[in-house]
Formats: sequence, C-alpha cells, structure tokens
Amino acid sequence: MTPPVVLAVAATDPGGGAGLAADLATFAALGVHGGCVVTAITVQDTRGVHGIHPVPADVVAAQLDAVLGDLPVAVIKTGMLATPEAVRLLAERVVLARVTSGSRGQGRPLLVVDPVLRATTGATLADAAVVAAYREHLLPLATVVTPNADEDAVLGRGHGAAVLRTGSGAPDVLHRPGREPLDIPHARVATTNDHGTGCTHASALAAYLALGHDLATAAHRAADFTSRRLATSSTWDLGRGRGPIAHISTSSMTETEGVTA
Ligand SMILES: Nc1ncnc2c1ncn2[C@@H]1O[C@H](COP(=O)(O)OP(=O)(O)OP(=O)(O)O)[C@@H](O)[C@H]1O
Ligand SMILES: Cc1ncc(COP(=O)(O)O)c(N)n1
Repeated sequence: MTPPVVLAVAATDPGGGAGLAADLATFAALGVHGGCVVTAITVQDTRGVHGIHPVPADVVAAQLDAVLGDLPVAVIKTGMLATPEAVRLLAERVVLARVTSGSRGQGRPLLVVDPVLRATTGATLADAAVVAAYREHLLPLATVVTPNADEDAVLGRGHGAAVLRTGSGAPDVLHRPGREPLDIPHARVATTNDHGTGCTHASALAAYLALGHDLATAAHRAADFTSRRLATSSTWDLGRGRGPIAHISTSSMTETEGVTA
C-alpha cells in the first residue's frame, strides 16, 4: 500500500540524535514516507551546540518547491527553522499548497509546528526575529503547535491553532479551540539519554495524523511512542552529554545481528 507522505522542515544534527535524523527515523518506524527540507546545518554533539549554519533562503524555498510540486504531502512537520526568512517563505508555501491541493485531488496538508527555540543542552536555536516570524506567519496556519512550557510562554496564544504543551514533569496537555483541555498522560522515564525527544515526539504526532488519527488519538500515541523510545535509550551509554533518544526499537535491535538488546 502506498504510504502517506510527511515532510520534515528542520536542521541537521551530525550526531543523529535530534533534528532531521530523528524525524526521518520516526517516520520510517511508523510506516510513513518522509521527505526532508534542510533549513540549517548545525555543529553539535551530546554536550552542546557549537555552530549553526543556515541554508540560504532561496535554497530552502527551492527544496520546498521541489517536494511540494511533486509529492502528495499529507503533513508538514517543522523543527528548527533558523531564520525569519525561512519561517516566512514556509508559511507562503503552506498557503499555496493548501490552495492547490484540491485541484490536484489531494487533501489539504496539515501543519505540525514544533517551535524549537532552545536545545536540551541550553543553546538558543531561534532569536527574537524568528519568534516574531512564528507568531506573525506560521502559528496562524498550524494544525497543532507542540511547545514545551518555556516555548509556550515565549510564543503566547491567540493564534487560534491547537496547542499540545509538553514536558515539565506533568502530563502533556492538549488545548483545542472551544474545547476543554485534555490531559495526555505518559509513562515518565528516568533518563538523561533524551537528546532529540521533542523532535521524535512531534514527528510521531505528525506521522499518526498522516495515518488518519484524530488529534487526541495522535497525541496519546505519540506520547506512548516517545516513552517507549526513552525506555530503550535509558540503558545506553552513548556520548559524553545528554545521549540520544533511541531511534531503533527493542525488536529491531534483537533482529539485528551482532547487537545485544
Ligand atoms: N523523561 C521522559 N519520560 C517520558 N516522556 C518524556 C520525558 N521527557 C520528555 N518526554 C515527553 O517527550 C515529549 C517531548 O517533550 P520535551 O519537553 O522534551 O520536548 P521539547 O522540550 O519541546 O523539545 P524541543 O525543544 O526539541 O521541541 C513530550 O511528550 C514529553 O512529555
Ligand atoms: C537540529 C536540531 N533540532 C532540534 C534540536 C532540539 O532538540 P533537543 O531539545 O533534544 O536538543 C536540536 N538540538 N538540534
């Protein structure tokens, strides 16, 4: 069966924990085809972010136009967007894709915005101009935004999109316009091997939406998927800082020759 397509628009992490590596691994694990538009190349490891090199805006635009002009993208999932220009031009493409999707016999692409403003290791990944561009251009188009508590406070509400607020030791909470907030409980895992958790969680949410689940079901499943991946990585010893969340499942590890679970 032909899988749905989810397009990640985000940055690279050479250690493979966060960003596009996490996005594509999660899409593959959940049975959706993943595209990837690169917004920036980061230099980082499990201890910190050492450099950010944004891809020129016209190159980001050309990547978006190539994918959106060819593949039937069901969900666009954003991670680190790096510059206000990238936020703005992505918003323009989302509007255009929604206008043209009907005439091409496709559904309107959904938009999952993971507003990556700060890394787990503490580095700032988006400045005030990027935050302003999110508020003005991208959040009003979002199907759902997945901020942690700090990002939620910085971005504010009033954009009209659903918000799945994550982290901070409490359950995730799904806020949908005109409805009561819904707690999304998930098993907490005691681990510092959590680099890439936000990216994995938002990508799982996008994948479950692409597979046809409603927002609440997708949020429950994404929380469960993320907890299970953290449970796998909790016993790992990778890197000198916050080790990566597992992008391979326990079952794929036992199937892989030479790897002991
Ligand atoms: N130790 C943990 N055990 C279980 N679930 C966790 C744990 N840490 C985070 N999560 C879950 O992972 C998801 C992502 O949360 P988190 O707050 O880490 O992302 P984030 O800070 O928004 O990351 P990013 O900035 O990359 O978007 C949420 O569903 C959160 O509840
Ligand atoms: C390219 C990229 N995207 C996102 C994050 C945030 O992930 P985390 O909060 O786990 O550090 C990151 N560190 N790098």
